[in-house]
Amino acid sequence: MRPLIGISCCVKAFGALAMPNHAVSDHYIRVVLGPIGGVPVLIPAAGEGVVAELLPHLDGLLLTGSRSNVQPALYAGPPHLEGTPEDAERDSTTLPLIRSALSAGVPLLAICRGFQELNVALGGTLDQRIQDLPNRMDHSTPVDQVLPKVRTGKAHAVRVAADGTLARLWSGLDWRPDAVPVNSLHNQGVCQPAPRLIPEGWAPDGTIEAARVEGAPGFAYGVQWHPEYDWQSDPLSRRLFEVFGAAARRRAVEKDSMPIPAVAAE
Ligand SMILES: N[C@@H](CCC(=O)NCCCC(=O)O)C(=O)O
Repeated sequence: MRPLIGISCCVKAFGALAMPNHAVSDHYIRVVLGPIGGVPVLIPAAGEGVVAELLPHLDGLLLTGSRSNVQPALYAGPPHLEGTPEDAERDSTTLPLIRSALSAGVPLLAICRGFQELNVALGGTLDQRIQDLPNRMDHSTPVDQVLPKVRTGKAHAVRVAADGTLARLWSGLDWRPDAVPVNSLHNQGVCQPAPRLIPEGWAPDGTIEAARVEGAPGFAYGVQWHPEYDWQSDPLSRRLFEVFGAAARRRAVEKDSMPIPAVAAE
């Protein structure tokens, strides 16, 4: 049996009537069915109320990227500039879901917005427009790149801790700890990392690009870039998903072998 992988939905308005829908990009469905080796389960942005009943059925949690941004009030940040997209329903679901998944040891992989949610869920803060900060790069979608290239093209290098999680899971692959090429499609980023969020990857301007969760009973990792866009051609992206998938499979086996508590005779 393949592990069930929860994928966080955004609320997006589609069609002429701009009807709200709970949606994920097909890239996340493909990566779950592909290198992760699981079965995708879409998690609607239905709020904290669904977390307790959903989580026990999940063997892994994939927190997706999105153009929307975590509400600043959730990390005591300044209000967003007018027109900055937000998704309160998603925030109200993913932040408690992240905290519960970490406590329960459900393997978790957070990507871009998901990485930012992970940091906020654990008590960290965000920068809202990195490109406006002194001595920082523009990490947003490069205007000079054709859209499809933006997702598979590489925008900058990331320096990776030589003794960190990525170094271990990329063992045997061809890579350089001082220059891991990644794509980049974000305006926001980790400002103050949460106490349990241990940075393990940095852009040339110091932007935190990868981190592990200290003390998590299961696999718990986040990246600011998008490995779901180039896993078919980038062995490092593929391996990250394969390791996450292996952790989810282990979770599924453990869950199936959990002792069933005896129930009192009627
Ligand atoms: N909105 C946040 C997070 C950015 C993010 O997840 N980008 C992916 C967008 C989807 C796509 O265009 O492929 C930020 O701006 O930092």
